[in-house]
Formats: sequence, C-alpha cells, structure tokens
Amino acid sequence: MTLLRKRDIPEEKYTNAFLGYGPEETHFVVELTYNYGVEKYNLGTGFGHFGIAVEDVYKTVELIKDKGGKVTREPGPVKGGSSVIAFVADPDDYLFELIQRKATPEPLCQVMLRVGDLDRSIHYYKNAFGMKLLRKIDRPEYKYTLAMLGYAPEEETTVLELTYNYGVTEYDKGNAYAQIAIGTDDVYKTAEAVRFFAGKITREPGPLPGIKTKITASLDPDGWKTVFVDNADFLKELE
Ligand SMILES: C[C@@H](O)C(=O)SC[C@H](NC(=O)CC[C@H](N)C(=O)O)C(=O)NCC(=O)O
Repeated sequence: MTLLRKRDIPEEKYTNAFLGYGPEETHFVVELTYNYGVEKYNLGTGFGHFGIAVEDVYKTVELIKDKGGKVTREPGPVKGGSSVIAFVADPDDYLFELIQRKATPEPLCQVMLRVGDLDRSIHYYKNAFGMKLLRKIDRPEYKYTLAMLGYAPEEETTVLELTYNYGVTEYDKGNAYAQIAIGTDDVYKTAEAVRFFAGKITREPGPLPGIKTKITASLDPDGWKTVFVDNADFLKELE
C-alpha cells in the first residue's frame, strides 16, 4: 500500500494515516488512528479481516515471511471451496486475508464483519445503503454462510463480506475496529433511509464544525458503524 496522507490533530490527541492502492478520490483506503499514549486495543470477536487480492498468494506469503511478517494461515484452497487464500496479521493483530485473483483496480477488496442474522443484514444493506447482494455462499460443513454486498462486481470494487456463523447471534466488537466510510450525495436522505430500515443514527446529518464537510453516522442492526460523507465536500477537503 501507499501512504496517501497523514494528519496530526494534537487538540484531539490523535494522528491518522491513510493507506491504500490508489488515490482516496477513487479507492477504498484504510484509515489508521493512533490515539496518543494508547498502545493496545481489544479486537473483539466480531471484526473479521480486510481482504487483499493478489495474483500469487504463495509468493506474497513468502515475501511477507522474508520481511518478518506474521502468517496465521498458510496458503492453500479455502476449506470447503477452491479460492486460494492465506491469512496474515499486522503488528496490531488485525487480520488480512490474501485472496488469489487476477490483477484488479482495487486490491483492497473486502471488509469482513460477523453478523447475527444474515437475512436481516442483507435487507438492511440493500435497502438503507443501496448495495447489491453480489454473492451468497453457504458452507454447512463448516457451519457458516457468507454474503458479499457492494456497489459493483467483486472484481472491481471493495465489498462488505458479512459472515453468519450458525447459531451465533452476538459478538464482542472490542474497541479497535471503528467503522467504514461511504460517500453519498445527500447525507440527509441517507440518514432518513437508515432510520426507515431500522438502523440507528448516532450523529445527525450536517456539517462538521470547522471543516464544514457534511456527514452522518449510523449503526446497522448488529451495531456496526458506518459514516457517510458528502461526496462534494470530501473532494474539497482533499484539495
Ligand atoms: C472468499 C471466501 O470464500 C473465503 O475466503 S471464506 C474464508 C473462510 N471464512 C470462514 O470460515 C468464515 C466463518 C468462520 N467461522 C469465521 O467466523 O471467520 C475462512 O476463514 N476459512 C479458513 C480456512 O482455513 O479455509
């Protein structure tokens, strides 16, 4: 990944770094936050991983090992399927799933979150967020079902991978993973849609003090947070 931007907000006692495979205007990026003096977080059990598409999982894992990285699952076909995958952990133990795919414009291809009722989540993300259900995979032998949701095909964009483990209705969300952010042309309408489809608004839509970018923050039926940011305001902020 490339370090795209770093900002220090001393008055709020944190520093952010934005990393990704392309500019923030067109790519999904990871926003890392360092809160002054906080060295350790609880990752909980609900957050799964970020997915990264690579052309050769075996070679990538060798490179990661050579650089002293931590491999938590050796490369090979996924249990119950044929995709070649591996898992690696970053220094804070966030998991990254490496997924073997042809070259793609968006290698940062998944955010995996565990949910307690897959149909409830699919209904919510389709209707409140306008996402498409791209794929559903049931692996009864491993007692889980996945749903891939997003705004474009998986080969082209980042998708939300929601995982339902049979019989598990709740997870510890910890205090490490925070949220995804999605662009919208109208934060007010988005907030209405969230409320209509039983999500919760935790920050009323409107401009942020100081920078004036309009945002709204929401929780899905499992309590996973999404911040919506006004597209035009965000582009101005990046200028
Ligand atoms: C692309 C898609 O097929 C995958 O890579 S699924 C990866 C698979 N996921 C799960 O097992 C989800 C259920 C699990 N109980 C959980 O909550 O994480 C996976 O991680 N497989 C591991 C393996 O070794 O194959």
